[in-house]
Amino acid sequence: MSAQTMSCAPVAAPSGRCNAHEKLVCGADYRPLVSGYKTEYPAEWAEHRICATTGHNALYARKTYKAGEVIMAFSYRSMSDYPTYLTVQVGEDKHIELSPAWLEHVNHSCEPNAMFNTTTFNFEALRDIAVGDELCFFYPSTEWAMDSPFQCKCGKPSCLGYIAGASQLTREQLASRRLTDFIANKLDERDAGASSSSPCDSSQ
Ligand SMILES: C[S@@+](CC[C@H](N)C(=O)[O-])C[C@H]1O[C@@H](n2cnc3c(N)ncnc32)[C@H](O)[C@@H]1O
Repeated sequence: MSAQTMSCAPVAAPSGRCNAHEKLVCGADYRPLVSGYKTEYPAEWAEHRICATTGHNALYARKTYKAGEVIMAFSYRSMSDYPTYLTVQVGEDKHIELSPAWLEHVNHSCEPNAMFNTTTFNFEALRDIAVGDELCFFYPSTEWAMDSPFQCKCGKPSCLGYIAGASQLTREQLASRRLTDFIANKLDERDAGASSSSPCDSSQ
């Protein structure tokens, strides 16, 4: 059976329902809904889906948004000086656990529709978002050096493949992507450092 033809069977979930509509046919997502999913509604605009077979999480929109609109303000439960696969970087050696915690379910995409603006602490729409769209952000937009790199499965035309943080990407790869002020500054520092370093001694 091809990934495209696997259907999402309803899952008995006390607090949820299964929307086995076309958009959710397995294979469309990088987190395949192999046999169905459970869903929860942590906010009036957000749907949290949990794959019944893999346990993978994702967050979907229940409202429409225009590009540039604030989806919600976020805060943090804790801050540490090291990253984990769940944290968002807000500064040098500053990594937060998001509040509300269910925002941790936002997956990465190389063509994201949202971002965590760590200057304003707003979760913002980068593009128009429709009801039922998965909410994704570009992890290197906030992360300089990721704790848990992964092979991206977003399947977008501009997919960068291995995602390990902005430090591992060229300015060209980051040029068309919205970055936090922190990451934009880090990039400037890195590239200024690279251009001011002394050229190789070619006399040997
Ligand atoms: C903060 S979690 C996001 C929610 C995650 N799907 C889960 O079930 O816990 C981040 C992890 O999700 C996975 N992930 C997120 N986006 C991905 C993508 N585009 N491709 C592959 N794995 C992804 C990676 O394992 C990553 O370390």
